[in-house]
Amino acid sequence: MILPSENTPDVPVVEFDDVCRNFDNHIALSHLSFSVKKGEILGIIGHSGAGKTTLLRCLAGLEQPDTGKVKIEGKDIANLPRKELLPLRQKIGLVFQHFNLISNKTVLKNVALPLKISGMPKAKRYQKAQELLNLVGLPDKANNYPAQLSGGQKQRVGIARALAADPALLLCDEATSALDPETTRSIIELLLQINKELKLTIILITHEMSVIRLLADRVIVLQKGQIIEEGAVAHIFSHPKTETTKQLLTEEQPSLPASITNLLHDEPAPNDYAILHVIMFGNVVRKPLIADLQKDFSISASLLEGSISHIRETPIGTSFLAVPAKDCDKTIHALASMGVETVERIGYVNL
Ligand SMILES: Nc1ncnc2c1ncn2[C@@H]1O[C@H](COP(=O)(O)OP(=O)(O)OP(=O)(O)O)[C@@H](O)[C@H]1O
Repeated sequence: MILPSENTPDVPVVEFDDVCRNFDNHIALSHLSFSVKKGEILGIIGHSGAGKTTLLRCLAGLEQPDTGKVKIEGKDIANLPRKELLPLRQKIGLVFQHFNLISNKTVLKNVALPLKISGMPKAKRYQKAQELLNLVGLPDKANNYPAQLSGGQKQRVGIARALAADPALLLCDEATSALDPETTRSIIELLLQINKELKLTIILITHEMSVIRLLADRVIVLQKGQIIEEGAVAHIFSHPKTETTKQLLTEEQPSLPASITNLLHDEPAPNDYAILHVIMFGNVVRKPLIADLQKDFSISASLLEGSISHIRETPIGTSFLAVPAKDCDKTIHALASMGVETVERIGYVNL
């Protein structure tokens, strides 16, 4: 049987307490503190060299912090006797970008391998491995070899293997980066299903912001081994504060064409238009806002740029509107009365 993880809900599954790790002159992690609750899905993002891999390696016990504590279910992994360290390591399932399956072993044996290492008898471990293959949607691939599977199927096997020892925590290191968008989507759905069914805590590192958007509850932005932004994905992605987060999100969010941004100025001239950056969440995204502005407030607004994305099931609309400068304040109030979350005037332009 596959068991949901069973730690006490009050103790964080993961806790970093003032962790530092240097390599020669490079700071990889600098006074890093955060915690992850049971059942939470945390995304970690940051530019290359920000410390993401070092963070994961410290968590997986593959790297020791120079100072500070890394706790799994309340236990500091650096100071445990070997006898207690092994069972604690088994509480962490690892999912890799390139699957890391053993090519000359069948799918069933790959999944059963962690159970073999932990000493489970053969019949029992094969039964459990088959249950895991059923869970990840590959009930009939037990006797295939990795080379006979597609990338998405290989990653499903990788996930089944990571779940074999009933982990409390799944660490996903760029788990979807080698997959096409459709397969990525199906792996995201599988991870969400596992998170729900097994109440499994998941930490994922990825450079794909779309994966964070669809999968994570919370996100941490790392820079030079420190947290520079942290919060609910919906909040951080719609109100990024730091340049780093804005850069990481650039490809995700619509922006004004340079032909307009180059003309923006701070004070309105006669016949200018105000440019408004409008962010909305939930059902308001589907309202005919431009038509309503005209009908109910006699404001003529033009859409310059816009897109709708989703954070989990919640739609988020981001757009840039141009309205006559004299109607700017009136438009901001009108949009607020329609339930629009954020309206920011970013300047004036003579269109
Ligand atoms: N084994 C090591 N020896 C020397 N320096 C290292 C080592 N591992 C990491 N570093 C340095 O520590 C810093 C953080 O590296 P890390 O690999 O954790 O970043 P990252 O965010 O995972 O980057 P990437 O996205 O490129 O994988 C970098 O400056 C890196 O050069």
